[in-house]
Amino acid sequence: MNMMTEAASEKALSRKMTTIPYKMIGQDVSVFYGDKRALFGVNLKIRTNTVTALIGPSGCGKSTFLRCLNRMNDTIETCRVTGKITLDDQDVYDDSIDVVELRARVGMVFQKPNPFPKSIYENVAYGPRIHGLHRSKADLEHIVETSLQKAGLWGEVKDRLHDAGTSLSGGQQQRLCIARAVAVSPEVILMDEPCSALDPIATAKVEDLIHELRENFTIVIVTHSMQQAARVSQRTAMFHLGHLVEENDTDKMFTNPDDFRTQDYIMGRFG
Ligand SMILES: Nc1ncnc2c1ncn2[C@@H]1O[C@H](COP(=O)(O)OP(=O)(O)OP(=O)(O)O)[C@@H](O)[C@H]1O
Repeated sequence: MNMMTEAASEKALSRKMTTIPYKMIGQDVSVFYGDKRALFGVNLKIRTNTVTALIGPSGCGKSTFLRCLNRMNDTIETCRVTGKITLDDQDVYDDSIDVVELRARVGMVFQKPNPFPKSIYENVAYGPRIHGLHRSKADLEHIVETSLQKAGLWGEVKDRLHDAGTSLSGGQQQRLCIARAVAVSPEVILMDEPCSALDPIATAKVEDLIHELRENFTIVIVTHSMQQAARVSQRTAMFHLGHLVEENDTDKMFTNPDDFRTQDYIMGRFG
């Protein structure tokens, strides 16, 4: 092994050894909307550079848990969160946390593509601009291009960057929203049913993208589709009536789950 290769491999090894296996940890997380309790003491560890799927019947609390991870629930007046959620070792509900910065570190892609009423370029440039991530116009152009590339959209839009984001197809708009999330270099990307408004071809593109994004990002995805959870995730967490029933390797969840409720749900016996 030559010196360079040895140095590079040592660096990679030391990076591996210092990588925290869990990017986010929820401990005893409960959520209340006014008097109504939506989550009951959830303990869930989100693994680094892994896709974790949250599944379970409608109303079981998947989106509520997802929104706790970047404090999106703060925007709901009646909502109260108890317990502890950490990002690396930082308590995301600590008073010292800047929520805008937190949401740049833990980005979000919503169910319905929601591009800003601005050009394709501006949709992606907006975040880096407000977070001051560029030093020059060329820097910003570079961020926009690489983000669109990571979102698998560059080839389709490079000649029309100044068209409105809303002029794209639904699937393209969702990949634009992914590019927008990626542009601020988040560590975690939360996806709340990101394909539910997309046709099968656009869905396949977004699923392929999720595979690629996992190399650089930790992803948590809420999905109603068992097939999608099985295709895109390595870990799956099953919720039922506000409780975390089971979290396991996705392969195991779909072949030999530990809990009968998971078995019933994936067999389509309820939900
Ligand atoms: N803003 C809110 N105000 C009051 N109750 C809410 C609010 N959002 C969610 N809930 C309630 O919290 C519970 C969990 O809802 P949540 O949306 O997290 O479930 P979900 O598993 O994501 O459902 P779905 O799969 O249907 O999207 C439900 O009973 C829901 O009615």
